Amino acid sequence: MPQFEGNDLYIEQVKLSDIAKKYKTSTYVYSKSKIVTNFENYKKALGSREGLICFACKTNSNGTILKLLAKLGAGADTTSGGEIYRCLKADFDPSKIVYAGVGKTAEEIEYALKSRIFMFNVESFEELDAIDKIAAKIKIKAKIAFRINPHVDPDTHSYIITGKKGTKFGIPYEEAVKAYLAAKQKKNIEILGIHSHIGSQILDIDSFRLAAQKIKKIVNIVEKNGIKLEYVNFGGGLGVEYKKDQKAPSPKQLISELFPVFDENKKFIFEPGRSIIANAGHLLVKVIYRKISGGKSFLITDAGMNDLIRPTLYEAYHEILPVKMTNDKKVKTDVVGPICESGDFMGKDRMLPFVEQGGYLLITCAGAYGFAMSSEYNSRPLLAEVLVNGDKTMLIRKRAKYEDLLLNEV
Ligand SMILES: Cc1ncc(COP(=O)(O)O)c(C=O)c1O
Ligand SMILES: N[C@@H](CCCC[NH3+])C(=O)O
Repeated sequence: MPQFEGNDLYIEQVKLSDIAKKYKTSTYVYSKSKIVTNFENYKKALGSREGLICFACKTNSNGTILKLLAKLGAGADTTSGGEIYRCLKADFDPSKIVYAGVGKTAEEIEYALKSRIFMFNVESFEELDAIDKIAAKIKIKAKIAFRINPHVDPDTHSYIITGKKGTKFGIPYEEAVKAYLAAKQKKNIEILGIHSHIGSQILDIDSFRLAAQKIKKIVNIVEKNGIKLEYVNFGGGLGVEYKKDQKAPSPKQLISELFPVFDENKKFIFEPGRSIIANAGHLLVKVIYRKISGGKSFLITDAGMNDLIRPTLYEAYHEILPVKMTNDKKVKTDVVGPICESGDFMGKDRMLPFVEQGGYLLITCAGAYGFAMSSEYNSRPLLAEVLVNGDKTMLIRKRAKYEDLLLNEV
């Protein structure tokens, strides 16, 4: 996490106010050492068990960050042809790429097969048929796991629950065995394992344990039918501490809870996203105006909901820190963006010093689903991204220009 030294807020050994001056704002800023530590924690938790840690690149697909993780030995969890493309460009070994998603198109399936990815996490009977047909056409056998929806209901925002009955994800628990028996009949399909991803920002281990127990029952029945499941993939979902009073389980706690459910010879795959990159990245913004309106104080910043949509979309909480601490009295303030929508806020009713105009704030823990979900809404060019490594900084994405807004128009 960023920390204060004296009155200045730092990431690693670099003052955030210096980053703001050098790269302008708003800018996403990442700590390299935090990314490495977060990933290494998963590797350590896996220990000597055979398996893969596949970074869910939907959380953050910056090429430099992907390359860093690929170099550390990560695999990739992808959800579109575009993500597979990015991962290949970032030097991920294709044999460590897994591919989930309810709506894989024929073009994407063919691209994935030709790229020789590790396996598809198949989400429906219809998708199984499509993959089998395309695999036959191009004469490349498709390796698969089924994504099973185990019907558990973790305590998280309803928009990001994926393993509950009635959501669009995976094959319902009750139909799992039927799916494996169907796949066994397909000539162009090789069954490798079983997958489940129950949702995101989950802080209770119990939901994962419950899902694992249900998956284990399916594994038993499927294997009794002569189908060997070499890999068990638990997806991602481990939450992070956005608020001081939240307590996130460590990868070690999560993984050591799941290991005993399965035989020792099972290979594991995990697909963490948020728990690797969220607290390694932050959004550095400038206060354009401070104003009092209708008896309320507002800090209006140069970042809007187009740059970080999580507060708008999920009423997500991100702690906001001043980049320079002052002795000014703290006041209850809304931190908002410049977009023409009332839902354009970064934080409401925050106790903050009433930072001067031109001063900077840090919206913390924004490395996951931050830049990745940004858009050009209100014709606002996409932001710059900077990686901090010790006392050095490196631009890893240029700030887009007005001309870029028109790039693909004809
Ligand atoms: C299939 C799959 N795997 C992994 C993830 C990563 O989840 P998280 O960022 O919560 O770790 C997601 C996103 O929720 C997903 O859909
Ligand atoms: N975008 C969500 C998480 C979605 C998880 C993807 N399956 C968030 O910011 O919290």
